[in-house]
Amino acid sequence: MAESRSQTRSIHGFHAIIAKLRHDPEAVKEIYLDANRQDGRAKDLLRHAETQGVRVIPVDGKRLDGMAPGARHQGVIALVDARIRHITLDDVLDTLDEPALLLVLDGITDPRNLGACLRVADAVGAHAVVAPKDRAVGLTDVAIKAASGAAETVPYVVVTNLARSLREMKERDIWVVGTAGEATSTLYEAQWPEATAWVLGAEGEGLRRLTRETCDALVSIPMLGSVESLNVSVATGVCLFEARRRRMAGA
Ligand SMILES: C[S@@+](CC[C@H](N)C(=O)[O-])C[C@H]1O[C@@H](n2cnc3c(N)ncnc32)[C@H](O)[C@@H]1O
Repeated sequence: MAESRSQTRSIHGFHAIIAKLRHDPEAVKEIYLDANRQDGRAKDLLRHAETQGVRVIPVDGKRLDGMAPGARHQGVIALVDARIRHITLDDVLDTLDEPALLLVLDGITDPRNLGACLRVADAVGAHAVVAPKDRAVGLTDVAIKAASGAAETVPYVVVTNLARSLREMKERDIWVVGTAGEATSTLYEAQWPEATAWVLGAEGEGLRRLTRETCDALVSIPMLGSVESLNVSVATGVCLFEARRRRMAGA
């Protein structure tokens, strides 16, 4: 028992837990739900849990406070397998119900940047974050914390060869857009089809040469001040929200 507990961690809130039940149900061990919650969100959660055969234990709200001190748990906490499930690009692409919107991170090394990028990806409804296995930070505790729940909701795909994965995306009619401050085409002028993968470079190095060469297009975010570049998570937000805005506007 002690051993299995040591391999679990808790996640909080309806959005994160329902997303986990949808994308990675086998990881969810059990769910503790405030017995007073009988609203639509609680019913939605119960429905997903029942479908996946996960036990939901009704508890007093104060017990939840004790289980996750300081966390905004909204009346629900799940114990999940602490090990990260390996999700493949095909797992993600085979289950899409709209044109792909992917974030590709080419060698981010700061876990807080990775967490912030995941947070943006969640907010914009991106389908996955794709990153190389080597020379990049993994989904560490710091990254998971900085993601503020998004590490549970956005599939994180680790690949061994990023350029090959970009080519696979292109074979599946996904337009691969690299981002670089020196690109002559700006984000606001460039055109792209609906299915896109946005490639952001590492903090110091930017996009690697092979990554850059594999992209269908390179775009820059116009910089009006004196600093040379944006933080990678900020650039992620600007690009992904522009992609989402165009899609919503049908542009
Ligand atoms: C901190 S920047 C890297 C700066 C690096 N010295 C370079 O030459 O690219 C991290 C990443 O954010 C993105 N980025 C930052 N500012 C950008 C801009 N103005 N236009 C497009 N992408 C930008 C790029 O993907 C870049 O690789």
